[in-house]
Amino acid sequence: MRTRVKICGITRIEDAHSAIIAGADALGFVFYSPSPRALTYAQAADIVHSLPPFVTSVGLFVNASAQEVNECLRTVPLSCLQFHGDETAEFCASFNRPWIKALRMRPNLDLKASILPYLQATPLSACGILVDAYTPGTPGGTGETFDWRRIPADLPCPLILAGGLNCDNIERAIQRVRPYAVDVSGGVEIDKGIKDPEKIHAFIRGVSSAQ
Ligand SMILES: O=C(O)c1ccccc1NCC(=O)[C@H](O)[C@H](O)COP(=O)(O)O
Repeated sequence: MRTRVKICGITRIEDAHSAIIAGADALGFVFYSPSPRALTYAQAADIVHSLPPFVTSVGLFVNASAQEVNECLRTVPLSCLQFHGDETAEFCASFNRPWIKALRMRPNLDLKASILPYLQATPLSACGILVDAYTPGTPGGTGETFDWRRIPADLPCPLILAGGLNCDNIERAIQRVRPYAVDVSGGVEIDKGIKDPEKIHAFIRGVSSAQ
C-alpha cells in the first residue's frame, strides 16, 4: 500500500498548495499558541476553504479545552483532529470527528500498552496513532528523530511516523518502519512555519522511492 504523507505546520495558502501539487494527502494546522507554526482559526479557515477535494485537513491541539476545540471546529472545516498533549481517550473521542493521538517516544514508553485506551475509546476510537520524538518541554515539531527500532512491527492500528523526517532519511525510515503514513514539518521548511516547495517535492519523491 502507498505510504500517505502529511505535511504539518502549514501557515500559508501557497505552502498548502505546494504540498498538494507535490502529492501530499493531508495538511496539519497547529492550534497551540507557543508554537512558531501556530495560526488563528480565521487564518486556518481561509486555507482550508481554498483546498480542492480529497485533501485531509488536520487540526493539532495540545491540552486545549473542549470549548477551544469546539470553537475551532465551528470556524475551521477540519476533517480530523490530532491531540499532542495529555488528553484522555474520552476527551479525544468527544468531538464526533475522526481523530489521531500523538505519542512521544519518551524513554521506557511501552508503545503497545500506551495506545490501547485510545483504540478502545467510545463512541469513536482513534483512527491512527502518531509517534513522535520526545523532547522534554516541547510537545512536537522538534525536528528530532528517535530510534525507529522501538516501534513494534505488529501495532494494531494505522501508524503515522513523525519526528525529524527529511528528504535524506525518509526512504530509510519507511523501509525500516513500514508505517501507514509519514508526517513532516521542520524537514520541509526554510524557516519555522515557512515551507520549501523543493524540499516538499524531494520528500515526497523519497516516499515514492521507498515503496
Ligand atoms: O509543529 C509544531 O510546532 C507543533 C507544536 C506543538 C505540537 C505539535 C506540533 N507539531 C506536530 C507535528 O505533527 C509535527 O509534524 C511532528 O511533531 C514532527 O515535526 P518535525 O520533527 O519538525 O518533522
